[in-house]
Amino acid sequence: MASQKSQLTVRWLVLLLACIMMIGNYYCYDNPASLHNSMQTLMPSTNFETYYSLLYTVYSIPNIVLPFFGGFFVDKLGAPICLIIFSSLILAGQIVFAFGASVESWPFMLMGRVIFGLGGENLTVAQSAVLAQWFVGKELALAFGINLSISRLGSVINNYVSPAVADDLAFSDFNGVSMALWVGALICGGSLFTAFMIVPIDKAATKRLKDTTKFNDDLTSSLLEDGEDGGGNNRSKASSFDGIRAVSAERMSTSAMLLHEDIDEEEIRLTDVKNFGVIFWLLSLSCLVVYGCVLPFNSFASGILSERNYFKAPSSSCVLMNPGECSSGLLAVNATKNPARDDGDFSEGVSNCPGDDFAPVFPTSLDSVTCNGVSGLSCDKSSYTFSTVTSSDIDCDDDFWSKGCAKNYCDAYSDATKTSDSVMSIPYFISAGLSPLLGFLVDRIGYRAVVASLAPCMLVWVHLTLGFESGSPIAPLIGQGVAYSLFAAVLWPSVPFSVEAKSVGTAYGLITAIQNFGLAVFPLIVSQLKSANGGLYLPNCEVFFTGCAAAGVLVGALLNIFDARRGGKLNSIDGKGRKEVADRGPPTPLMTT
Ligand SMILES: NCCCC[C@H](NC(=O)[C@@H](N)CCCCN)C(=O)O
Repeated sequence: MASQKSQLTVRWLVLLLACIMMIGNYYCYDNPASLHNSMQTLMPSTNFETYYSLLYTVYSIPNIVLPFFGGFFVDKLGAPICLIIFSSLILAGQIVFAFGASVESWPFMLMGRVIFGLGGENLTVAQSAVLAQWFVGKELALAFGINLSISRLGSVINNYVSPAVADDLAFSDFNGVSMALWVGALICGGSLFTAFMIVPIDKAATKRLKDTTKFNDDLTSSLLEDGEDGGGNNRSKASSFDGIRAVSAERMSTSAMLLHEDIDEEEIRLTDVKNFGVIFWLLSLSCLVVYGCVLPFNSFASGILSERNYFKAPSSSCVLMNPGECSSGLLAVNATKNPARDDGDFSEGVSNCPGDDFAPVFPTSLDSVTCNGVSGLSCDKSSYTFSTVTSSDIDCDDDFWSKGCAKNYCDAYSDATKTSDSVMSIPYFISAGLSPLLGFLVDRIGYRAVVASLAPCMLVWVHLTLGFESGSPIAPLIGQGVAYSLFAAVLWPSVPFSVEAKSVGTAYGLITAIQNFGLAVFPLIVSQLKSANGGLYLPNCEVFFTGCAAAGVLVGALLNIFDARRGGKLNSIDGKGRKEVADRGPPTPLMTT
């Protein structure tokens, strides 16, 4: 039934609805990232960063297991009904999250993200299964490409809309952050609505195709009986089949080889997983390591780019003109000549500090400095004492630092963050633009396994460049976007070619669960590497991402070897490969008369 759906024109409407349905998911997934600063202002706490990371952790951890069962339910209950269940969970999760922000409660916000996570990854699984049913054959990669492109637009739109809503749309009882999250809930409501629209379309198509298949079955049986009644010789059988063609040539063309392929009625078990072949497991491994240097990199990209390009550490010869100025009680407020500004070789008027793109220096120690008597300053603490000030001591949300002792530092930090945030959007912009085109090409030229190994090669170059060179990050980020788009264009459409049709949902669930293992664990590894390197990302974290990409190259090579041994399905255009063509054998007399 699945491949018959791919003959119906209504598939394009299903694709459109499936794309709109995913916008809510991608838009809301990155709500915390785009609202990070506003949330910190709304709910300041010493544990803010921990709570903030938990918003992502609680999303990912259950998804190390859940999508596997979600995928199984997709196969068992049918993908369309699962779209409604998972879209409802997303909406419910976002409502609880927004409510939590309205009442400024971390427990509610975290609970909301758990519920959102229960729906989020499973919705991707169900939606992949729906697209696989409707587009398997010659257009699957194109359908996935269009889908990813529109989904990623959701992420990009969120980056611009949510902070703007949070800044401009606060009402008396609703703070700006909660307003932005309620807008997300509204978008999720729209997604649920589109899920409801897909169900009747899918049901009607399934019924129509079942009726067609039954009609052809009945016609075939009755003509066979007629042929036998009329003497049963081969000649009369042949003319009977000529008759079948005349009556239902078009319907036969879509269903002739599929008469016995009604997967909906086959028994589906979780244990089917053990029949998944080596190609599926290699795809999963590839997904784990290659996505591991794409999505987690994106979460840290802002920090990495700041450290590498826009907020570089100044040399040790760059010092303050008066490093103890804050300590001596001369806390300058909005001064043109702030105490935390380097004046270089003061006698000669030469600066030892490089200037643009470097972090300004700040006081090295503070001894009981207070804000007392300084007007226009609202400081968090009554007095500040540090024998050694490090960058992690500086809280730019506290007026003491941002308007006083580290004004230049905080201003430059804010500028660097804005620049990094816009530059780090490059890979997702590229993915939104390129994915449909790449999908179209993959459907026409195949070479899925080849591309799955070339994309990580490009990622090796990207992360080596980011880790060990100091030039502009634009070229490597364009490379990251192209490699990511190429990889996604071949990975997801390859899954249906690696398992039986009845287990496609389970397969998508399992690969997503494996991917989420990486998405939950890799960020923890990156934070550990950063802490172990004195709070610096570079080069160690980039060495880690390079290692992931190199593993992707290796797995890609194995994928090509095993794919070639199994008939070259992944690298073929239609995903059938040489073996299946050979398996079909010579045309039967029945089909040739
Ligand atoms: N039809 C499958 C497309 C998957 C696209 C892929 N998504 C994922 O990998 C998700 N499991 C995780 C995305 C997190 C945001 N919701 C992608 O490239 O985004």
